[in-house]
Amino acid sequence: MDRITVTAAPPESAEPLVLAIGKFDGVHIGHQAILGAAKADLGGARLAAMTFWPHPTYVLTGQEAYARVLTPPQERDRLLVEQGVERVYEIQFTREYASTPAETFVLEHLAKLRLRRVVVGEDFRFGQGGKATVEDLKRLCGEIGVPVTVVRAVEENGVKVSSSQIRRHLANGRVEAAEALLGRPYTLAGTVEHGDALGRQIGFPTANLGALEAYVIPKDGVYAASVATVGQADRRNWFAVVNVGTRPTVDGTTRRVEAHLFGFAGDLYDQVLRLSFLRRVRDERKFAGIEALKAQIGEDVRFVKQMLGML
Ligand SMILES: Cc1cc2nc3c(=O)[nH]c(=O)nc-3n(C[C@H](O)[C@H](O)[C@H](O)COP(=O)(O)O)c2cc1C
Ligand SMILES: Nc1ncnc2c1ncn2[C@@H]1O[C@H](COP(=O)(O)OP(=O)(O)O)[C@@H](O)[C@H]1O
Repeated sequence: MDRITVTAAPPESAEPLVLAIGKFDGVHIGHQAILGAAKADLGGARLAAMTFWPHPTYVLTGQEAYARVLTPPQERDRLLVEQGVERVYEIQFTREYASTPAETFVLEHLAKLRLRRVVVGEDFRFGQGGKATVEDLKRLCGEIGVPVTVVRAVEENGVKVSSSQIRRHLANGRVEAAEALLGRPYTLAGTVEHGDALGRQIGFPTANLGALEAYVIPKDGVYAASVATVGQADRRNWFAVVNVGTRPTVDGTTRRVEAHLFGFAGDLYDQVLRLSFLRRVRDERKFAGIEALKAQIGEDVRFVKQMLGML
């Protein structure tokens, strides 16, 4: 896959392209519908996606929640490739870029690409102040002879599938609902870090995932999950029970995502793991002491193993 970082106008492209444009955070079933429509109409052209980074809402509003995303660029690109994308234009989104007039975006930037077609979702907005709509896009693309396909929003139970809806589900611990909208379980990729080495003392060693700063983290609590190694020839995977939270029982202060892998013994430090949330089990609680916590974790393990057909 070609990855082209763009500050304003993209470099001229030699090959004909069908271009899907959007934020693609999550590469959810709505995004998949847009990419599917683009793929269905390639006519020999290559499928490209144009996207924006950092998240435009973060750049424009400074809302901390948007400093984190569902799919950081590397994960987003991996998923885009799975959808058949062969080239990604990643626009470095700044306040200055946000003031690009709609006319400049289409007549000067998009015009440099050999576009056979542009494909967007119906709520696509662009240009200065995000004021230009798909109607403006059609009109301006018409001037450079590029047809536009507008894909209707995918709905789930009458609600438009959106990254913000998935964020709300995760904030409330509804990982099953998030999965339905993503078309796959919500997944974090992180590197195993050292903790306080208390886990193995109580009989449940837990791999602590670090380097998660770019990710939206689901609500604190205990989850059933699957965990896989990344970047090794022999990919291994396990079911696991996961705790997300600040560990009030042991007076933890920082939030951690930690996984106890079923049927694993060994060293995972510094390995990259991919952790997929399957089901929420319970809230995180402050127990009277380590013994009570240990008994509850034993219960959690039994519950999750039973759920996954391991007992
Ligand atoms: C399945 C599971 C459930 C947990 N639930 C809680 C909880 O409800 N409250 C809590 O304070 N800590 C909970 N923990 C976190 C433990 O306190 C933590 O694993 C322990 O402190 C070990 O930390 P370490 O990785 O730093 O050694 C849970 C851990 C696991 C694996
Ligand atoms: N079944 C297992 N699940 C998770 N980690 C395990 C398991 N068996 C061994 N480990 C190793 O033990 C470490 C976790 O042990 P723990 O005592 O909780 O230490 P720490 O506090 O450093 O996380 C993991 O990072 C991993 O290297």
